[in-house]
Parts: sequence; structure tokens; C-alpha cells
Amino acid sequence: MACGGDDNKLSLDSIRDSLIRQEDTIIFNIIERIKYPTNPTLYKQPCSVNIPDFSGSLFQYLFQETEALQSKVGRYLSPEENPFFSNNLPDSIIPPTKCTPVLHPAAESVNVNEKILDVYINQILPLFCKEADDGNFATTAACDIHLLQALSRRIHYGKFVAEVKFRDCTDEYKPLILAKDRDALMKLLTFEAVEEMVKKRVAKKAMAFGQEVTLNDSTAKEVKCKVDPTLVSRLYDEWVMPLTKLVEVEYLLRRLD
Ligand SMILES: O=C(O)C(=O)C[C@]1(C(=O)O)C=C[C@@H](O)C=C1
Repeated sequence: MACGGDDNKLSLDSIRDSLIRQEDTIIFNIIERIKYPTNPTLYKQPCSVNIPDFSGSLFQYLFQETEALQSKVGRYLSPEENPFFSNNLPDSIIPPTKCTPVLHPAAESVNVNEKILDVYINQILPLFCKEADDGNFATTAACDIHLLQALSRRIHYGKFVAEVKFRDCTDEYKPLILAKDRDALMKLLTFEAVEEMVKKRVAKKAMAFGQEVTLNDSTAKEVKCKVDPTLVSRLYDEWVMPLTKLVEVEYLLRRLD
């Protein structure tokens, strides 16, 4: 989706297909993360070890350093990727690919990662994980980073959704953007029936992906699921879809700049 060129390729259906595929990544990453407890020590500020010139948590340190390395090899040249720590990110040593951008240039200024990080640490982790410290900090942080990047990519895909909706129904969106009417924009871009399907599908996927696979059916015990499907549905209902819609509104408000 990073490159345009052929406008006909950009459709709400193709973007929704990508959102559906991203559900798989998010659910597998949740299953990986919840092998570990919350590990609150990881997120404590300042961290208990002395890191020169750094006053944040151990998790922030690991995440910031990971993003810096990924930035050097071009991760944030892609409009699908949005950094969590954008200050002082090193330039890419890889040249950008030449393509027609799909999004309006103002898309770059839409970034809700601070909110994502806050709800992730304070609400999502306590919901999914056992409250304890097991000392597996580096591995836990690696799982967090994968999951947070997958959530961020999905939520910021709202920019592409909004672009397509704007192109498809410019006459309806334009007056609301000019009036800066957030509530009306939110109403216009919301499809409740689609949201219901998303919630049901992610619960079903959680059930399927979280199943124990055994070779001998006759000895198989009661079906045990690695992740509670109702929690995955709640994750989408309370955070993923509302934040995607927030990104859509923020993008649309800048669409005529
Ligand atoms: O599919 C859309 O139209 C979207 O805007 C995406 C999405 C979602 O986050 O899944 C968000 C808002 C809509 O109400 C339905 C679904």
C-alpha cells in the first residue's frame, strides 16, 4: 500500500483484506507475549540498572534502540510504519524507493503511538497477563515490541482507510472537514456492521490459533485455548478499532491542507 501509481488498485475491500491479514499477526503476537507475566519491573521509570545518559525504563531503552537500528535500514521510510520514539531517529542508509505516494503529505504528522503505548502498558497487559515478575525482561520486551509494532501498523492503517473513503465520497467528507466537525466525520466513517464482524472474526481466530494440537484425538482432553477469545474481541472493541477511527479522523482533518 506504500506506493500508488495505479489509483484503481486502492479500494476499501483491498484495505480491509490487509486489516484482516494483520489480525493474524496481532493474535499470534499476543499468544507469544502472554507466555510471560506482566513483568512490571521492565516498565519502571527510571530503571534499576544504570544506563548512561538515559532516564527512562528498561523497556523504553530496548524499544528506542530497536527503532534506531530499524530506522537505519529504512523501516520508517514506509508510510505504513510509524515510530514510537521519533526524536533523534537516525537517517536511513538505504535510499527510499521511487513511487507515487498514496497518502496526503500531512499523514506524517498523524501518530497516536503515545496513546497506544499508554493503554498497552496500563490496560492491555494487565488484562491478558498474570500480574508478576519472572525476570525474563529481554525476551518479554522483544515480544512487546513485535506486538506493539503490529498494533501500531494496524491502527495507523486508518490513514489508508480514510484516504480511500475520502476519494470515494469526497462530496460528503469535504464540508465536514472544512467545518472541522469531528463528530460528524466519526459518524460518517463508522460502519457498525463491519465492526461487529471484526469482533466475531478475531474471537474465532483466537480460538483456532490458540488450540493445542495433538496427534492422538482419542486422548485429547477438553479444548484448551492459549488466549481467551473474548479478551481478543475486547481488545479490538475497546482499543484497536476506536484508535483506528481516531487516526481516520485526524488524517481527514488534515486532508485538505
Ligand atoms: O473498515 C472500515 O471501514 C474501517 O474504517 C475500519 C474499522 C476497523 O477499525 O476495523 C473502523 C471503523 C469502521 O466502523 C469499521 C471498521
